[in-house]
Amino acid sequence: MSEKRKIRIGLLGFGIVGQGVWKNIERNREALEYRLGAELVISDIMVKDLARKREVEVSESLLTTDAARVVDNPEIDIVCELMGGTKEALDLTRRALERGKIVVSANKALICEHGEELFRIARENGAHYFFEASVAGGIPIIKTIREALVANRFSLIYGILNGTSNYILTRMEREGISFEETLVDARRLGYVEADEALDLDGIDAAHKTVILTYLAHGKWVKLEDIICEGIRKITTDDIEIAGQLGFKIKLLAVIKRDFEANQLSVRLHPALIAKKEVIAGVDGVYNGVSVTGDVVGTTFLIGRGAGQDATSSSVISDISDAVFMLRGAPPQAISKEDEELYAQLAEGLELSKAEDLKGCYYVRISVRDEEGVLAKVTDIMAREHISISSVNQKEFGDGMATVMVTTHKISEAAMQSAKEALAAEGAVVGQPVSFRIFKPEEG
Ligand SMILES: NC(=O)c1ccc[n+]([C@@H]2O[C@H](COP(=O)([O-])OP(=O)(O)OC[C@H]3O[C@@H](n4cnc5c(N)ncnc54)[C@H](O)[C@@H]3O)[C@@H](O)[C@H]2O)c1
Ligand SMILES: N[C@@H](CCO)C(=O)O
Ligand code: NA
Repeated sequence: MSEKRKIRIGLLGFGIVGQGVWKNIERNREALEYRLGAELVISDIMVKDLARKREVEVSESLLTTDAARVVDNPEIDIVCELMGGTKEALDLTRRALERGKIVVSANKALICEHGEELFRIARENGAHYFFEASVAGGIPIIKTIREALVANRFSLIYGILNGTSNYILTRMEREGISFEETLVDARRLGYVEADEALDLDGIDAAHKTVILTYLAHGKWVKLEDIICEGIRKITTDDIEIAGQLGFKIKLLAVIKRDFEANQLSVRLHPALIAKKEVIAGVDGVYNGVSVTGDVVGTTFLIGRGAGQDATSSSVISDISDAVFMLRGAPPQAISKEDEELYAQLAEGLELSKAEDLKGCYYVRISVRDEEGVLAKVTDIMAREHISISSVNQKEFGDGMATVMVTTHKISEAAMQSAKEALAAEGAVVGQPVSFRIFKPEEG
């Protein structure tokens, strides 16, 4: 690799998210550094306990219990505040911003309560504060509102912003198991805040709602001024009855702006939502946000709202924005040299051939409605080693029928040969038509 600018990063806190940031920068270091045109060095990490055993092991020399080594260190360009809480995190964020550093944070509680002050300190000191991981984990909702949808005024934003409560509600609904039982698993998976009331009483989602409200409407609302109700009162019976009535129960954030009346409604509470709505299908630890803008219409974003990897994906995205800022180059301005280096990553990467594709198919065959025709169709398929998943037949009363077959996973070549053989069969009229069945988990 050529000489790249070295960007030094300090971490405050090395828990679930902090270690995720380390792990995922290492995982994709090569691609990331080509994309950014810079070398990323996590040089100093503030922890509480130096001797603690961690999932990610790093050289002892990087660890410190002294915050000054991160926030006051003139060699550190980017400070990631991943310690949580609103006291020490506030002091350290202030201090880093006052020193003109770029601070990246996942701390929604801190931003909700002190965002106004922290943004001001950043402005006054030529510093920057990035916080994509603070709302909806891995979903780029902050970037979407601030950048991608900048042309819009937002009449309605609603969504599921707390992964833990959505995970709990989903398991209660699907398995009929209790709130307490699912909470145990949510803890094990690292979704739950150290202070569980944040997740269970809706406070965490309300923090995120306040942040989105500011980004969309430029107004900091106070937590105590909005409706904030959590999921503790929801029972499996409520979920079952709602289901019978055609609803799901979700913990929903709603930010509604009436531009004519100049009114803003901000709230966070459980809501029954018709099952046909997209948001009703956002289950498990996933979050979903619907953003309606007066120019673009409605855009829906769905993704993982909590967990180590999804959250660190957003932290690394902010680190990357910070790097572009430090380099004075927008992301689109990749140098010729970087472009060439990036292309090297694709060396040996082959485009797979269409005939090598494997998948499931739906086939429609027009046939003469005569004895044994179905057997002929299935025989031809068997000869091509096509395993059939379902067969349906529709008769038209004019001596014609349509046979509709779905298959298990087969090769594209087998499908082509079967279609040729079917077309040549006397009882088949015209050319059979096939469509591929797409299963996201199989690609
Ligand atoms: N885990 C998630 O899914 C997730 C998702 C989005 C945002 N967040 C936010 O990210 C932040 C970190 O969350 P986490 O899940 O990694 O929590 P965590 O408890 O696993 O990690 C925080 C770490 O910071 C350390 N820490 C706290 N105070 C410290 C101090 N004074 N000195 C040194 N170390 C200190 C703790 O010892 C701990 O190891 C929080 O603000 C959280 O709300 C978490
Ligand atoms: N506890 C939070 C973490 C992500 O902010 C949640 O469940 O959504
Ligand atoms: Na996000």
